[in-house]
Amino acid sequence: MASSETHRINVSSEVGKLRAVLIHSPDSGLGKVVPSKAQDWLFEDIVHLNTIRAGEYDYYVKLLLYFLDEDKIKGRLAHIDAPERDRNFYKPDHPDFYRSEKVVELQVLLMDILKDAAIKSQLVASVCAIEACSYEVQCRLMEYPHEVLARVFFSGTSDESELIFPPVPNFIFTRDIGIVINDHILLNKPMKEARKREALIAKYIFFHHPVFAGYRSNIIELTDTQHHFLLPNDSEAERVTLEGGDVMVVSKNHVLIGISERTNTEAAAQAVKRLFEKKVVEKATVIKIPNKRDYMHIDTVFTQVKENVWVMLGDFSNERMKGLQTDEVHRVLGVPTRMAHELKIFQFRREDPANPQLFPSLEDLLTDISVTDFGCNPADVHILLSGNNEFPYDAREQWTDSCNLLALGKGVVLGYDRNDKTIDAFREAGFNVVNVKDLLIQLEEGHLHASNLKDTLILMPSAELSRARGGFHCMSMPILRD
Ligand SMILES: NC(=[NH2+])NCCC[C@H](N)C(=O)O
Repeated sequence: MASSETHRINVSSEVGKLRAVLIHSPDSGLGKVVPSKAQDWLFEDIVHLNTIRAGEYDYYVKLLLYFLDEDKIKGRLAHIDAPERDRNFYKPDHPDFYRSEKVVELQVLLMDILKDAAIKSQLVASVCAIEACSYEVQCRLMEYPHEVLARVFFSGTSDESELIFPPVPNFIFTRDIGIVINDHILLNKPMKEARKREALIAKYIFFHHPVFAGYRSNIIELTDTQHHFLLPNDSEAERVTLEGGDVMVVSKNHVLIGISERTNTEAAAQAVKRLFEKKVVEKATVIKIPNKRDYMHIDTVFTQVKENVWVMLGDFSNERMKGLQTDEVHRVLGVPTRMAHELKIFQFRREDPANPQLFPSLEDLLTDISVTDFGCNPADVHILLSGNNEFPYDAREQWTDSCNLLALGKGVVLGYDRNDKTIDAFREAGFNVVNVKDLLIQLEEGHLHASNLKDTLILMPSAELSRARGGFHCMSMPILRD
């Protein structure tokens, strides 16, 4: 990568052709999660490192390269994956690493900035402060070469035998470290302790890596309020937390911000205020969803597939929110659904924030975005439902990220192969469904070109990845989209 050059940064859509994305391949820290810490580290299970890498994530890297930076991979698949190459193509600190300017590996950016002695010592001191390391450890870290230090910052270990501090296994979910909103970057303030080091490292990368040099004055950071500092007992109240899975830029002028388990009201309010002040967007819709582990961010309950197609959890549909699926007696009595109380949607406009428009259901909002922002005909809007809206597959498949898809372009999305009923919903809506392994063969043999794909759900292997509780929307931080 030409690391001395500023890249162009711009994201004003969830579905425009993806041109550059920030990712992080599973580092050895994922193989250090132990059962007793899994929940604290936000994993629901322990994962098998080799399988999550070679059997799953590597396919994601190959596919991204095929779509974003074809020259790095086309015609080389057999060579890259030959057993004697030992996956070197996928190892950020190996000379054979793919090093792309379009599929940007976070670990490479970290290694780059650590070459600067001043940044290295600031970052070492900061990490040691939040991890409460001894001064002796701090001095030892300063001795490590940049590539070893980068590895330690991710995995917590330099030699795989001793943990200096815990790993940060959720760093594969690059969505949650920051969000590009047009040509601005909104940094995260994570709710969970397990993700603090990620935010710190991300901050240093965005402020110091030459790739982002042209955008330093466009970085937005949220801060805790002074009320928070003055509250007794480390109160959670008024603490400001925001994670990227709760922010979606649906069009040039319109951002969605969730209030969820991870993002609180104060953070959403600050973010909207700052984005309006800086004139980054004209419209900001705040979506308050129930505070629940299953729904940690709004991108776990819906994502956009193309202008007029979305995938969503059925609990938020019109029918269910208004109790229309029930019998007549229930309907007449108006037996309220729990969700109807817990979901709140406010759409603010920059010129008149005091008078937001309210939406009664998520389905109404998504339909409105398709119609108002994209000019679609209301009759053509399709909201596909998790598990094809069949009990209990709706909840089961949402839990394994059926609603958390990454669009490589309009209508071409990546999702987990395990969500059978949701896949049926895509088929019924006229989408092609293709397995990534078959697709890569077709791309490699030249029977198909990435840019020719239309309305396709690409199925990705998921047995291990889904245990980390995130899908491909979470595993991507788009930095440039058409
Ligand atoms: N944008 C997202 N939905 N990210 C999912 C993050 C999953 C991660 N294990 C966590 O709980 O933090």
